[in-house]
Amino acid sequence: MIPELSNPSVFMRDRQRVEEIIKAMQIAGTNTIQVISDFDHTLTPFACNGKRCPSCHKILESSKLISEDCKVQLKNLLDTYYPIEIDSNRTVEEKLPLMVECGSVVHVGLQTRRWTKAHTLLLQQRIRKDMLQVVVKESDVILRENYQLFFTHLQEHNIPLLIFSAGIGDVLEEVIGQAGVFSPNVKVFSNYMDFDEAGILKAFKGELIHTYNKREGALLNTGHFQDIKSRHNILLLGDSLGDLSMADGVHNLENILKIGFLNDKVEERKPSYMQGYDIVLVQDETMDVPNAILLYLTSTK
Ligand SMILES: Nc1ccn([C@@H]2O[C@H](COP(=O)(O)O)[C@@H](O)[C@H]2O)c(=O)n1
Repeated sequence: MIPELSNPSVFMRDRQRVEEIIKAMQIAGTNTIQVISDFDHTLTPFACNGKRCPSCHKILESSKLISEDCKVQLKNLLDTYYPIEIDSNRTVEEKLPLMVECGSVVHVGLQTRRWTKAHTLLLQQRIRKDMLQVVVKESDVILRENYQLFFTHLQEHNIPLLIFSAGIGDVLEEVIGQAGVFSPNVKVFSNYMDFDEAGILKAFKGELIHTYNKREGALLNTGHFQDIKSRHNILLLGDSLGDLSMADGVHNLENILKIGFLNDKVEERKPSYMQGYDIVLVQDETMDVPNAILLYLTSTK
């Protein structure tokens, strides 16, 4: 049906079920489909140039806008919390209070550790809005191989793409803008920076989004929901177990196909990924499988 499903990087709990979902979505038609995707290490690869591809946070944190002392503190945070984020021996409930600690002063509380601490440190750095463009340009960030087909195909078929990210929205928008793929069908739901009149970072806006609280239901009162309320077939792309809930709350869901990139600690995490995702892509740095599925969904055969 789709030759790429036989690629060596592809693992499926139930191939027949996957094919049934894809067929049902193709029959329902392009105008019933929406795509919900995570960003860091999902639309970007895990590795680039032999190094870890930087996340939105990392782009900022390793830039010239951050003092050396602050970089050390941010690295300590990453070294403490990343192993917890990907630990397959802890439940999401166990991770929740710890993960939020990694972020912002406006989100303080037991729930706000990993994000809270990192955002608090960033707020002390007097980051200038007009420097974000330069920082992204000077970073190592790239999008996943063959990303162009993914974005242009969605645009050509007017399929909404919601990028749901626990990263930093301003940085993310700059990355996809510089790659030339921030088209009107793309909406970003993420943590956005708030700048003062002088263009200096003063806070992070709204409710904190972290790895384990992503739910499209959270968007019910946003403009985005109006655009997608008739789209009951979902292609979901993620790289963490937290991404599995990104479509929770979507009304009248008909079909959902969940594709997970398993990038790191493969052997210990594979069983839980196979359980949660319909398709698991192991150390696959390309968009080839999502692209092949998209081409099939928008075909009329
Ligand atoms: N201080 C932080 C907080 C988070 N991260 C990484 O960001 C990623 C979350 O963004 P998604 O687009 O994947 O939702 C996740 O990989 C965290 O590890 C960070 O680097 N620093």
